[in-house]
Amino acid sequence: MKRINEIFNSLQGEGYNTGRAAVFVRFAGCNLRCPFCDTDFATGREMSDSDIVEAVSAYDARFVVLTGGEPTLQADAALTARLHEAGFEIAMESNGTRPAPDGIDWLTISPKQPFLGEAARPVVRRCNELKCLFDGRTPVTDFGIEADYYYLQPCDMGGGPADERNRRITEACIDYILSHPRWRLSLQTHKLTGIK
Ligand SMILES: C[S@@+](CC[C@H](N)C(=O)[O-])C[C@H]1O[C@@H](n2cnc3c(N)ncnc32)[C@H](O)[C@@H]1O
Ligand SMILES: Nc1nc2[nH]cc(C(=O)O)c2c(=O)[nH]1
Ligand code: SF4
Ligand SMILES: [Mg+2]
Repeated sequence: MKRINEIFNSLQGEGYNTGRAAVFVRFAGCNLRCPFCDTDFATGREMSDSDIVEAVSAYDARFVVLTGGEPTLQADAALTARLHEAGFEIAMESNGTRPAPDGIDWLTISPKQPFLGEAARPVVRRCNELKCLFDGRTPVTDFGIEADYYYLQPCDMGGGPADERNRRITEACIDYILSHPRWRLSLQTHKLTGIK
């Protein structure tokens, strides 16, 4: 059984797959406590792999995003096999502190070590996209992680995209990328459009 906070249908708001219809499976629980975390993942209900497959299959998209919380605490090869059998392409959003299970088709790693210290050091060495948060002052690093794409995402400090502090952080991301062109900008487009 897995503890699931929510399952919902939306567009992938961030990174390379931005704009793609996706079913999100948000696992309850996380091994980190980021002060800026924009997600409530505390509560959850017990679901079997069959329950999860049934719930995600109710939607039209055959692209599932395993997130949380920290999905690597619970997602396993048995679940990815069941999702593949049901015809899903599987993406995962992880903080990189634990290996991802077999069967992930698109792995996004968003390290938190710059903000939280040693306990959040990423162990994953390769992913599809590295999506680092930038608050305008904490140094940007790739931790030597190999990725197909390198994204910088403005750290949302609350108050919405028009909030003065958030606007300054987005401008700092743009300035950084102009002089470090390996990085690309990832905006949280679901917040801009007001979808989930
Ligand atoms: C809620 S996390 C869940 C997955 C995993 N625990 C992680 O941190 O990557 C999903 C994504 O949201 C990003 N995120 C969380 N809080 C954010 C914030 N305040 N501003 C921008 N991105 C944020 C994370 O970096 C991650 O890429
Ligand atoms: N639309 C939308 N896209 C997302 N991409 C990653 C998300 C996450 O919370 O992991 C997320 C989310 O919460 N909503
Ligand atoms: S690792 Fe991810 S889910 Fe956990 S507290 Fe940090 S941003 Fe939130
Ligand atoms: Mg989110």
